[in-house]
Amino acid sequence: MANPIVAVVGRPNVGKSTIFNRIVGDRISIVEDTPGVTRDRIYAHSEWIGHKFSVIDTGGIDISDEPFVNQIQDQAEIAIDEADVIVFLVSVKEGITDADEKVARILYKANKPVILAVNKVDNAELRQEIYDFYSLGFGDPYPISGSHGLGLGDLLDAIVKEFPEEKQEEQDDSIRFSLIGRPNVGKSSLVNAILGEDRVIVSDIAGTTRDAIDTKFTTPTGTHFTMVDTAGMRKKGKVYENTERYSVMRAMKAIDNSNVVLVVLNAEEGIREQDKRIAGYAHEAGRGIIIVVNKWDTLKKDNHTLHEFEAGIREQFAYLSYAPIIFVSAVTKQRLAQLPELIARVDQNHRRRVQSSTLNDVIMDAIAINPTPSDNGKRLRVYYGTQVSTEPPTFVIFVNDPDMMHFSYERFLENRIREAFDFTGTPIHLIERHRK
Ligand SMILES: Nc1nc2c(ncn2[C@@H]2O[C@H](COP(=O)(O)OP(=O)(O)OP(=O)(O)O)[C@@H](O)[C@H]2O)c(=O)[nH]1
Ligand SMILES: Nc1nc2c(ncn2[C@@H]2O[C@H](COP(=O)(O)OP(=O)(O)OP(=O)(O)O)[C@@H](O)[C@H]2O)c(=O)[nH]1
Repeated sequence: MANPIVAVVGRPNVGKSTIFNRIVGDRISIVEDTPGVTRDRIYAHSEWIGHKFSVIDTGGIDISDEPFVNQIQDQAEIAIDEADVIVFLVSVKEGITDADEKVARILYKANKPVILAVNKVDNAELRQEIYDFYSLGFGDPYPISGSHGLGLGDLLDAIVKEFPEEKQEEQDDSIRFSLIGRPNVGKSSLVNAILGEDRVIVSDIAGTTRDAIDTKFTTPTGTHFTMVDTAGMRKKGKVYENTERYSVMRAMKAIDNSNVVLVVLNAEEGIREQDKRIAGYAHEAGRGIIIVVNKWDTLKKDNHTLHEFEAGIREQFAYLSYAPIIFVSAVTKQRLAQLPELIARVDQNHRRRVQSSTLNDVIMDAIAINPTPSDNGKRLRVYYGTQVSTEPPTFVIFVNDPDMMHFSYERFLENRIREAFDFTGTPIHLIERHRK
């Protein structure tokens, strides 16, 4: 399930961002209707000759108030912690610098494959100079030019060769979920509280997929769960742990490995910009989502508190209107017992497949109530719809002219579909296709 992760490391100005963008290329899709998602990317998906992987630009993880040397150290350590393959980037323009040597010393200790790439080799003459870099001790240097797009194919071939063997995922029927949120919202406390619930049976806590630690448990009703990515929680105490970019990156990695994502908010501090960014990534990834408001015990409450908080969330996270909200406390354990059941329901909805005949009844009823829009005497005609995939449920609607399907009419159809089937917690995608 998890894609291999490639990290690009190197001292400032060697061209990490340039190379990251080259590797990721146009493949990155930026969903335009998710506010708050940063456009500057540090983690993205890519693919090379049939191999899917994720890329991290550690240079983008800015550890702002740290001195320069520590920054390099932290970035290299993040790469070692998070990646399956590390690309150590240097530059032919400056040759080997002290900072390069410092990075090299940290990477020697990495128990992960390191590929040395020499950037800014913009022409054939410069190729002669790459031999100096053998002295760094990482084998053959790969000459590349980020700005001219040279040498990237060979580099990607070398990267892909180092990917770990596709591990046979133990086939189990457990529901994979993760808790994401900015630092201090109470993710670790919730994990412990969920596992500590009465009659929850924790089966094994063993490293399964690569460096991630998955925790498997079974609830009293017999549902099996896998809690993804508690490894980050064990690594507490490193300086970079509390930086925003790092928590966003960890969140994206956890989202990749989950069926259902719990977006954890802190009732005490309210909603912050960073919460919106993190939630935006979960939404874009198309996972099942539950909004968990933790530390509910810290608020002085009256009859309106819950509704006001909920209204605030609905306003700030308008694109997550499908996500249920649950107000909990890791300390008093309020409502925590309901959480596994809610996760199971969202997972089921995320995998839901509906019959075409029922779907078309819903669509035709919808059109009867609210006729399709028309433009210049031409009317949008909807012929039929069919579900083409799950996780998330995706529907193709055949129409006479896809351009005539306005956002508001599509939203109307989506709402009718949601009223007819339980899609609580899952995004659903509608795709219009032309049919004569
Ligand atoms: N000549 C040449 N310049 C390059 C090449 N790749 C990147 N550069 C330039 O090198 C400079 C640094 O590139 P970035 O991609 O920002 O480097 P970085 O390593 O991400 O830098 P930090 O964000 O400071 O860590 C920019 O001015 C780029 O235009 C290349 O292949 N050839
Ligand atoms: N009052 C109250 N405090 C809580 C609750 N949940 C967590 N805390 C406290 O909030 C602080 C942060 O909790 P953690 O569980 O470490 O938060 P985290 O999200 O895992 O933090 P990072 O690992 O830094 O991302 C701790 O002091 C917890 O005791 C809660 O429900 N109520």
